[in-house]
Amino acid sequence: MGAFIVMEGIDGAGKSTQARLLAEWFEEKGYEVVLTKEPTDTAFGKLIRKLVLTGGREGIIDGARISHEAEALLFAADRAEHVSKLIKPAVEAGKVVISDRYFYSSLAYQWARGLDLEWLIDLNRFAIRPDLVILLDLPVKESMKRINGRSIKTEFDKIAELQKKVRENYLKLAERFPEMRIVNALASVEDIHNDIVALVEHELFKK
Ligand SMILES: Nc1ncnc2c1ncn2[C@@H]1O[C@H](COP(=O)(O)OP(=O)(O)OP(=O)(O)O)[C@@H](O)[C@H]1O
Ligand SMILES: Cc1cn([C@H]2C[C@H](O)[C@@H](COP(=O)(O)O)O2)c(=O)[nH]c1=O
Repeated sequence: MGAFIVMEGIDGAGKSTQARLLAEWFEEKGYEVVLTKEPTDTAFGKLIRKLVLTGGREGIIDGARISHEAEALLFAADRAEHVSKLIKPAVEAGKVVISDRYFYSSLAYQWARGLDLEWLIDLNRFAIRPDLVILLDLPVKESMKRINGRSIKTEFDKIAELQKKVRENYLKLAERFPEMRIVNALASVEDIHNDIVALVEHELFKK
């Protein structure tokens, strides 16, 4: 059985933690798992980290920050490579692909940056739809506490106001995309994992 599962949520919602635990759960059941993320570690992902996700001079071209449209196009280019070279072949080979972020991140974040949602949806139309998207929903106050200890990664993703808009956007997207399921990310790591397993069993194994 090939399957494609995505973890989404604001910064610090617990996506990487839960993606790893879910990958281990599938592996214990004997599945071949591909654990991946966006932005990727490829040349496009590295370009995004350099041009978009750094608070320093790198994101500045000719004295001005790159435009939000250019940001959205870079994320989409990275995703196009991700889908065609890794996600699609792995699912077709019967593997379970778990991605930490996917095009829903572009919809939630780049929409919060003021871009048109329908344009963003069109731009990402090439991206195959996952079987299940787990939206880890967490109040921004808690997510800021969780990521507070990190070294300064970006100015881009550190602003609580932006994170609030992103959270609202995710909740609106969950009403539009039937593959999205909301999980309360305020619980303990173990309880959240159990909720996710219950969802996977219900949605993918129809238990
Ligand atoms: N349920 C939880 N309760 C308390 N702390 C948690 C919980 N889940 C994760 N954490 C901690 O919160 C921090 C952020 O978790 P994690 O890296 O998994 O989030 P993330 O959503 O992948 O973040 P980002 O989007 O910024 O990469 C980590 O220090 C992690 O150990
Ligand atoms: C895929 C994708 C990501 N982003 C933003 C969301 C986060 O602030 C960073 C990625 O940081 P992480 O710690 O690696 O999760 O990038 C975005 O704005 N648009 C996207 O499509």
